[in-house]
Amino acid sequence: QIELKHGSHRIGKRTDAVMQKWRGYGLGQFIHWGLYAIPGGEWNGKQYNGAAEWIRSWNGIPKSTYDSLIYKFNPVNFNAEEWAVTAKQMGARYVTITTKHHDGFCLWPSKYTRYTIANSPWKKDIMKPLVDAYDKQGIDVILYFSVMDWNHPGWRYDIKTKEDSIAFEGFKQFTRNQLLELLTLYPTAKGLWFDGTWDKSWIKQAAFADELETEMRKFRPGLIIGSRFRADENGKRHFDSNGVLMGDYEQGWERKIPNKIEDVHGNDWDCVMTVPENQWGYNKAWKGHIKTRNELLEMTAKCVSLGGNFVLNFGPQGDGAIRKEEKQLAAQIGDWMKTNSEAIYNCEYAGLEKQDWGYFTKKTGSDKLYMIVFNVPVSGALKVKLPANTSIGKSYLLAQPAQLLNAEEISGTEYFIHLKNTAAGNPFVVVLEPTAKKASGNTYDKAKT
Ligand SMILES: COc1ccc([C@H]2[C@H](O)[C@H](O)[C@H](C)N2C)cc1
Repeated sequence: QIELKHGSHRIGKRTDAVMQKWRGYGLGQFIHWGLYAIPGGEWNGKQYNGAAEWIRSWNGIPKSTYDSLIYKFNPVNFNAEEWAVTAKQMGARYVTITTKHHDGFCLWPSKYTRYTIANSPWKKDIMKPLVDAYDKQGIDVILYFSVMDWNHPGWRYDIKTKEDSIAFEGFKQFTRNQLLELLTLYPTAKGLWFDGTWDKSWIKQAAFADELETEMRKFRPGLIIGSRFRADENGKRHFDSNGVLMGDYEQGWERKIPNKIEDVHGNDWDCVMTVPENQWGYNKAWKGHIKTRNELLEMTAKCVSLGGNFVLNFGPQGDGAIRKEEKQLAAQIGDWMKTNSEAIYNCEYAGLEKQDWGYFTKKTGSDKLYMIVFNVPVSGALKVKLPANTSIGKSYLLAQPAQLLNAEEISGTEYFIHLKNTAAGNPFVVVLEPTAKKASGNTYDKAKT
């Protein structure tokens, strides 16, 4: 146990109601929107190979030319209501929205820089209509904030000289001012999703960042802050020098999903995922492998089965409209969620042995189990291993609760759930209502191995 002043300040999951609600969200939406959506990964007919929201870092565009995109930002097709309704139809329970990405362009009229929406042709606050529209749909809002800010003169990748440290002191105050400004302007926001905190300059600010996190939590009780905001005094990020999670949930699952429960170390976590391989901001070229509805549903089920949330990214176009491919996916996912969201919302890790047919989830606060089936075995029999002294009371398809399924006991705690028709073109959910096992002699002796 290493003595730490700026390590984690809590062991284990938060138990308050705000975090319990977060834990049960299951499915979320990420929105990446800003100046980068105007070029959309392309400049003068040449395609940028990186992620579209990183195009400013490409030597294919002079930095000042990128920065002057502010004078072109006029999203005439922006409609906050439409975005929020799209998310509602998808079944998202929360949304994480970029207030400021690495380029430093603020989607709110910040008092602390001129590089904001107020000095664009659009002029009006973008964040307020979005927060209000999502609140109206009952979708909780988390504010994405990039600490790294390529536009601010005080930003440094590392602190090497006296000049660096003077400049960075100003940058730290600017960052604090903007964060308190965001919490003041958008009081219904449930949390902050930090990014751009991997550079040495910020990692060296363990004390400052720790105090700022404490100040923000005091300013907004219940505020949810992930593991990516700050490093401890030894430069350890996400997990402090004693291996304890920093912040309220693990933010390391970016475009990747844990495979087994041990990988999440008993913490809350969410996985943020792009539809293409690695594009967060709008990219004109909808290229490479585009994840299908079934792939995204399986990712959602897998995350919830391991106690996390799945957050799917949307990159609206420069004109403010959501691209048709993303609208289609939202509708397709929502269509499935309409029938099956009971197996996703307010569910958690079931603690059962993983089977090949798919994923178990368990309703929080109940014994009800859900089998989210993606791979129907040729036998049509779905294996289930229950804990000792438990048997299957009732089993049925969530979509047809009146039709009970035959749960054949194979041995003490093993069952086969026999499906009637195995033609599954869609993932589906089997509900198991377990009961305490009647004390009956087990017909098979335990092998004496
Ligand atoms: C250095 O590699 C990075 C750094 C930051 C990112 C950013 C993306 O732009 C997006 O905002 C994602 C959530 N974030 C990690 C992606 C790759």
